[in-house]
Amino acid sequence: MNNYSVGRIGILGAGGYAGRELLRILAAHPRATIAWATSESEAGTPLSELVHGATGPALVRAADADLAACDCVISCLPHGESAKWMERAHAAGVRAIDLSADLRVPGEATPQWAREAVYGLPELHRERIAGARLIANPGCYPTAATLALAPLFRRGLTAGPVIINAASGVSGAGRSPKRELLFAEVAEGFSAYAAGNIHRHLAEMRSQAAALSEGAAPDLVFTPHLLPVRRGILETIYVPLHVPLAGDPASLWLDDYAGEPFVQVFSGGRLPSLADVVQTNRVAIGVTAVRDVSSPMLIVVAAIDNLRKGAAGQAVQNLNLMFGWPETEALL
Ligand SMILES: NC(=O)C1=CN([C@@H]2O[C@H](COP(=O)(O)OP(=O)(O)OC[C@H]3O[C@@H](n4cnc5c(N)ncnc54)[C@H](OP(=O)(O)O)[C@@H]3O)[C@@H](O)[C@H]2O)C=CC1
Ligand SMILES: CC(=O)N[C@@H](CCC(=O)OP(=O)(O)O)C(=O)O
Repeated sequence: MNNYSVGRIGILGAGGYAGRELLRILAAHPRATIAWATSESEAGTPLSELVHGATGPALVRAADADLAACDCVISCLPHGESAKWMERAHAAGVRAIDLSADLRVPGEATPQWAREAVYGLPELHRERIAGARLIANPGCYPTAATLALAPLFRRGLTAGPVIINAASGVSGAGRSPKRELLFAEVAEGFSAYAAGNIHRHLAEMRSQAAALSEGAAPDLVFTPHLLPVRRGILETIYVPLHVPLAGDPASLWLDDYAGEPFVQVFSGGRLPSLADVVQTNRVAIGVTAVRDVSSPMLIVVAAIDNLRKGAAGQAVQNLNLMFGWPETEALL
């Protein structure tokens, strides 16, 4: 039974960037109340001091959180730390949404309880999310890449390696102190990292590409970059095609995403910028054919806010679906 009129939400890791964004969104949610929220360094701080307008008990340490006192636990804990809490929530019979990467790509060693996790990309898996007890909220880079590429993968149109060049704002790296993220290190710079297909998001992108593709999924080459803005991800994706597409290639995306409340498709070759999506739960997608090359190629550009559609906004979209609430509640 999915129809709760009100849901009590517990937030693990509310002191981080994703957790604060979640508190901000839920403060405007008419059906969600905060049962408890955790922070190790801010325990005892009133919620309203962390996020203006947030209501609920003061922050507690994770060890003091009463999992059973809520209807849904949302974890904004780091990878590695999150899974054990998700297992506890599952054992307590409480629904859960995990923002970390821990449950997104099951492997041979994944225990049975974790295999129940549904990959929480609503535009692709809406029906399964609505019936789920456990959600693996997608990664920020994979959210943009998968939504950008799904219309091509579904139709088997790609003819070779798909090259995904992505840039993320600094909040994508979390709030914990890291020397390489100091202002003087990143300001006015722009650099690639984890190049050569070594980023952990590749496994997630590949698993969604394989699920969408007829036959073998194309190779992906993924290079993330650090962009010195606070938030936002922009991905420029190069896609070799078997045959050129007739007319405006954006028509595929317009057809596939017609009626989607959080997908904005640009036509006529217009491409999105971060300004189109920052502070929203939307993905904005533009597409253009590449001229003067010997074999057909498209460029697809996708933009999201890493903390909204890439994390907390998507988590609330999943929460709304799980509880039978309007999918757009608190997100428009
Ligand atoms: N930032 C982003 O754009 C995105 C993040 N994510 C994922 O969401 C999760 C949160 O990310 P983000 O908010 O950026 O991370 P932050 O580092 O900003 O926040 C992490 C939170 O977890 C708490 N925490 C850290 N270690 C422990 C521990 N051992 N026990 C209990 N609590 C702990 C921190 O406590 P304290 O309050 O004391 O610091 C903080 O509240 C991560 O798994 C991340 O990969 C997913 C998509 C996008
Ligand atoms: C700029 C930056 O450092 N970004 C992070 C993405 C963090 C993130 O969102 O992690 P998950 O989606 O896997 O939870 C990174 O590349 O590791």
